[in-house]
Amino acid sequence: MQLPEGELYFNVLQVVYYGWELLKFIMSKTFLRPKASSTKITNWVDSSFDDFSETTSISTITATSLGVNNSSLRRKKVPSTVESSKFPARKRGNLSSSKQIYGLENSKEYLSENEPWVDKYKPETQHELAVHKKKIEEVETWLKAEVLERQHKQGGSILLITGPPGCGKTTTIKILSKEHGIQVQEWINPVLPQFQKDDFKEIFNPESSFHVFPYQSQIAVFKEFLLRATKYNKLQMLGDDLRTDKKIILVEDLPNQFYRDSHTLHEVLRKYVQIGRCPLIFIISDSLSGGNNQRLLFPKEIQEECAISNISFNPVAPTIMMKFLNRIVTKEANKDGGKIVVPDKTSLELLCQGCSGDIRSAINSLQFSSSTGKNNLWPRKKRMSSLKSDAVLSKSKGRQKPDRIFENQEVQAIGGKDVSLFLFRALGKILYCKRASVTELGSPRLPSHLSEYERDTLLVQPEEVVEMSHMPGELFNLYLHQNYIDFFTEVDDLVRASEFLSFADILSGDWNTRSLLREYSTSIATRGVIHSNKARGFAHCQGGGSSFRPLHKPQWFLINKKYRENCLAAKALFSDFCLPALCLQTQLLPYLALLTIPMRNQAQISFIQDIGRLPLKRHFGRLKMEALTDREHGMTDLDSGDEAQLSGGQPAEEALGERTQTAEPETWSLPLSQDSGSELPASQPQPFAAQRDMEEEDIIIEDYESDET
Ligand SMILES: Nc1ncnc2c1ncn2[C@@H]1O[C@H](COP(=O)(O)OP(=O)(O)OP(=O)(O)O)[C@@H](O)[C@H]1O
Repeated sequence: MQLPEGELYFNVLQVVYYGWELLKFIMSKTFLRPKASSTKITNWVDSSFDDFSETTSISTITATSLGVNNSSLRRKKVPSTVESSKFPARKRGNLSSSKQIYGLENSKEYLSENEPWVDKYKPETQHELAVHKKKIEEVETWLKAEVLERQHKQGGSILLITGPPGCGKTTTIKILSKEHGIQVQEWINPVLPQFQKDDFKEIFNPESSFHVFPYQSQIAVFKEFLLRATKYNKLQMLGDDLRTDKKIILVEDLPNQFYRDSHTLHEVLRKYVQIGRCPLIFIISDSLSGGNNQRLLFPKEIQEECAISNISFNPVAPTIMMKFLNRIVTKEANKDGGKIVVPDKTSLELLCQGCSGDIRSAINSLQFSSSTGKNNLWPRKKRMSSLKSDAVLSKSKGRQKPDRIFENQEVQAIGGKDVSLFLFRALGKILYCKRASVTELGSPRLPSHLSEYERDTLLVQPEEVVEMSHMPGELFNLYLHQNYIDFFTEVDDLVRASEFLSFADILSGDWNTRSLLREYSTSIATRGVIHSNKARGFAHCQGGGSSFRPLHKPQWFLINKKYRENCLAAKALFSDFCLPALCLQTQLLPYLALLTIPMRNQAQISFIQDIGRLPLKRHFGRLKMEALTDREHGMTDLDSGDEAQLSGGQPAEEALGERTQTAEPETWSLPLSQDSGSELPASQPQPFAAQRDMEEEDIIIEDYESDET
């Protein structure tokens, strides 16, 4: 059916008119009402969501009682409001006004009962911090030097605080700032900065014909924040003491874009160092997987260039954690009613171990597992009605039950984090390989003809250790290979260990089977090294010789880099022979070095002297070794492409083949070992030394004046 044109036009007008009326109505309901009383922000929600009346009052209390004057609470208090929304359904419903008041009081009680313990027992002074005293002192000294005693000079100092999550980095900064009367201006990534509530008005404004969504990139907003924060004082909020003009800028949440393009951050840092007027503190948490944000965002060069100080926090030590958890449990148990199920010492110890030094996670797990009723998740046998006294606990300390003797055997009931080990500790576990006596554990013994292989029972599972180090097995093997020698006393044991390592290397050497055999390769390397070391084979002989030995990073990366450079140089210099690089270096060049064949140019002569000869007379020193520190993650040399090799990429030879084809022979300089600034000072023949040896042996490699040159 077709409508006449006039009628259609009228209908359209009607729809537009009613639409506009409806819009005005909605806008009057939503935007105008809250203006009347800006303090009751929750009012407009109440009418629509009666069920949540109690919930909203709880959140209001949460906000006021905790003195929200800092945007960080937006993020960190989330659990309180989330928790409050779990209010039992039967307690909801339509309440009369008197009931609502009653509900409010109740909710206060409810809140105090259900307030997260991390907030309830949050430290107020530096003495209550579960952070090592020295670390607190370190931060305090920096604050004193850069904030309190700082003269008014142009240029902002920067501090980078790193450490695992939940170890108290932020809390330390905030408490110390409070104690020294320093204001903290904190950057929090804005939520939807491009679309504010008021923008609606503009969008629906009939007079404005052109609707533009205001947009600013997060980085632009961040830069603006830094500029303003460093220039102006912050607005006074309730409870803020603005008598002091000392302040710091705290950045914990970096805009995501910086992770994709760290150069932008570096530019910001460079500029801030010049124009900043107050110290800037970054807090970066280490990630479990070893993906190191610190290395990406604050590489060493930038730290040096911008004189960034770095303070690295450790995970909270289990003993300190235990002290705080005990304190919380005792307080809660002593409260009227004692509504919690008090865990025993073993469960607490397990919890301390399982939270990887994260006090926030430990306290949350403690609260969750100690709640009464169905939620209680302590292992049944471990529930106790009261805490053992310290005396009883310390008595039982000495005796270790056999079933607790294995590390990581028990699994925490809840809240257990993936345990991670820093490489330093992981290597230590393999190299020091703790054992318990077979008789103590009642383990079966080997028959007499195999007595040579008899060892006490290992207390570590090597495969688990490697897994917890969060690095590829081949890379772990490299670190093991670099460090195992110092832990051996018998040369025969050393030979056996090196055989195991070679075998492991073969297993992971073939790209075709590498992914399948990787785990076996790690197993063979770790267990091989452990088993070969007879001197550490028994529990009774471990104590004496286990003095500390420094660990080092593998030299393999550097040597492999040299090898590849030599391959490229060999191919470029001796391209006439049309031989692969390996063949050139292992067959042709040594052969040429023995002959007195005239060469075409000096580069060839030097290269042959350098690579083609391995005089036995010369004493080869060891490379300068780089120590492995206790907080480092295993790293591959990213520039050299070794990661590709380690993670199943092309074998070096093939990759090289491709690269040499595209490379311009003229552009290849001499291998690094022949440069004056050589990084391999003693491992390879030096030109001068080589020359001297040659003179001794009276071998002369002549310049060859060919017709072409
Ligand atoms: N004794 C204590 N020492 C430190 N923090 C404590 C203590 N007791 C409870 N807490 C709580 O533990 C939490 C520690 O978190 P904090 O934000 O300081 O850690 P963080 O190292 O900055 O980690 P992230 O980077 O993950 O935020 C805080 O909520 C704090 O209130």
